[in-house]
Amino acid sequence: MSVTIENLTVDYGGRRIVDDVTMTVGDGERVGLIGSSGSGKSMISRAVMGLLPDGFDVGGRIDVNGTQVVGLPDDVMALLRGAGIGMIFQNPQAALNPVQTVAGQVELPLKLHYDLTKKERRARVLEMLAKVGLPEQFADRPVTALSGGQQQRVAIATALVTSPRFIIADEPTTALDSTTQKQIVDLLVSLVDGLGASMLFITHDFSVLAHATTRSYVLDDGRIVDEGATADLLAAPSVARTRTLVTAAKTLSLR
Ligand SMILES: Nc1ncnc2c1ncn2[C@@H]1O[C@H](COP(=O)(O)OP(=O)(O)OP(=O)(O)O)[C@@H](O)[C@H]1O
Repeated sequence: MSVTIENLTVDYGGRRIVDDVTMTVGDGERVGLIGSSGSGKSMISRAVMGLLPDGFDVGGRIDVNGTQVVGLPDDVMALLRGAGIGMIFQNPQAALNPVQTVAGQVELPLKLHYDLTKKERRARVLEMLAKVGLPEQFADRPVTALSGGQQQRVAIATALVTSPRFIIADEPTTALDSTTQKQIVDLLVSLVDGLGASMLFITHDFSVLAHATTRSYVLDDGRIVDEGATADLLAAPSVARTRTLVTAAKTLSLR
């Protein structure tokens, strides 16, 4: 699925938070959006998903596989998300329902969007759990009994169980230690490629981006200030903001 964002603006309380952003994610492509805290990354992802709260004004165009989503009514947008977009967020605890079991959580999107029997759903859930590296004995445990990395695996399984064509991962590894970060990024990349889906991967950390994406956009104070192959941006950053982010990533990985 391809996503094209043209001249996107997001305004709140008279302040421009996203300023004339144009970017594309091609069919089957993994694209990064990197910027420091507060640069507007989450606002862009929320605009694409139609999840900006009341009071935020969105301008410009966002084309999701041929559908213009800016201004779509909430119920139509909810159907579009359910049918084709998977979302993974920074904090798995916030995305997971604490009273659910692992299988109950992963099953939710199937209950909402598919007409399957209980047995069929259970089979799909166990298959998906195996793909994220959680064997069957995890299925009936409460999600709260899992580690942060295991919870993010459950969140990934929940986002991908409907085989979405486009995945937005918003800082999916920020809350995890560096070894777990790499495992989760590698898992996400192999699952996204396995589905033939495209992904927008949002982060403030270039070292993560290099594993997750082939092409990236750099955001600073709501504007795109640089773009290119992720490896090139990392190896020879020519724009000041990109250099700052690259230096921060190298300092972190030396620790
Ligand atoms: N609910 C809100 N109401 C008003 N302003 C907001 C709200 N949420 C975010 N902002 C502002 O919008 C700007 C962009 O925020 P956003 O969350 O998109 O940044 P970000 O790049 O995702 O940062 P982070 O990496 O810390 O998540 C910030 O200046 C922030 O203060």
